[in-house]
Amino acid sequence: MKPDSKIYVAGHRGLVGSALMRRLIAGGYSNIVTRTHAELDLTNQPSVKQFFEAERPEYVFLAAAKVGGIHANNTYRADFIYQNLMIESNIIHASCRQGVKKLMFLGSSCIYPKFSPQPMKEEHLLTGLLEPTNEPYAIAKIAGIKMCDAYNRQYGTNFMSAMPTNLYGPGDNYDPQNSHVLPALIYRMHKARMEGAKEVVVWGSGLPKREFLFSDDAADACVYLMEKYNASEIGEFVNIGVGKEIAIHELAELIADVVGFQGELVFDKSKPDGTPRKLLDVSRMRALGWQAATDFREGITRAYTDYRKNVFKAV
Ligand SMILES: NC(=O)C1=CN([C@@H]2O[C@H](COP(=O)(O)OP(=O)(O)OC[C@H]3O[C@@H](n4cnc5c(N)ncnc54)[C@H](OP(=O)(O)O)[C@@H]3O)[C@@H](O)[C@H]2O)C=CC1
Ligand SMILES: C[C@H]1O[C@H](OP(=O)(O)OP(=O)(O)OC[C@H]2O[C@@H](n3cnc4c(=O)[nH]c(N)nc43)[C@H](O)[C@@H]2O)[C@@H](O)[C@@H](O)C1=O
Repeated sequence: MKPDSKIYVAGHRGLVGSALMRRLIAGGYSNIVTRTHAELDLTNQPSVKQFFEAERPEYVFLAAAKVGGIHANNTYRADFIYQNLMIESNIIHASCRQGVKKLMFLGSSCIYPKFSPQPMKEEHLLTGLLEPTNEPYAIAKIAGIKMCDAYNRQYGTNFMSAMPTNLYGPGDNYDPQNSHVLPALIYRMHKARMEGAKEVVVWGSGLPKREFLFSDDAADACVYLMEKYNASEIGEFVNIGVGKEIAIHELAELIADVVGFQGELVFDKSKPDGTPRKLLDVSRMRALGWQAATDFREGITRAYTDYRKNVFKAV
């Protein structure tokens, strides 16, 4: 990518999209094209076609998607599969038709089987049954990987896929029901501290383990791949993570410490645990010369600072 290359960031106001914007601007890229959801509904094929014909972007970061935590994935199952299939189909197809030089598709670590060997290597894709709570979303993400691969093979495109682990950072979704665990616990513990509540509810048993990557590190990895590699050099897709996991009860204790909540944690076992472990093998990305930079506690502190500055005040 050259400093004046035309780059389209789909989903530029989201967690990853906003981090991509920060990273691209800091990297000297000055010709970035964006559209809000209200301006361009990416599930609408004619609108996406028209947008690509008018703007003719050279590089595309596909960070727009229907995203949410375990409850949202499990509840809005049709929305998750329909919207994600439509968004990725429309953008990937239009990118091929308009001769986009390179595209980066963002999937998720939930593409792997529920009981995949740990840490999960790229070759573990499609070797077992998926976690039921997010199966529709995972199927859409697997379809995205396979679309990029199919277009590369049939049409000679250069479409890459990256599978990030669970992400967090500034601009996250803090909805108490529909967000992921880390922002949900920041929201709940901050509220409890402000209200002097004695306990905070944590969903599930607290025993599942997850891996967390700061959104700016995820964006850095995506830009790194786009700048330095072609699809043929990275394999069908590449994992993006930190290679370390933490149990949800330990995560809750860490967030309580950062937020300053000193009450009790109560585990609500009526809520789903989801997949027991989801640790990525990040050796392929390390071999490509990249690794995450942000310390976990430091990342949570930055997310919490952003929450207090930009979200808590607004509600
Ligand atoms: N967050 C995480 O933990 C993880 C995320 N990922 C992946 O990373 C990518 C980015 O996720 P993240 O940044 O967290 O998600 P966000 O929900 O924060 O952002 C998604 C963006 O996509 C936009 N969008 C959604 N639907 C449409 C649509 N129909 N038309 C136009 N724009 C739309 C949203 O706009 P609006 O809000 O206005 O609808 C929003 O700006 C996704 O592909 C996700 O699957 C992968 C692993 C973990
Ligand atoms: C990144 C990935 O993330 C999603 O999968 P997930 O990892 O299961 O997502 P999660 O962050 O919502 O939960 C992680 C764990 O944490 C527990 N948990 C405790 N307390 C809260 C809580 O308050 N909220 C939530 N959401 N979870 C909680 C929860 O019970 C679970 O055991 C995919 O659907 C999909 O979106 C995807 O791609």
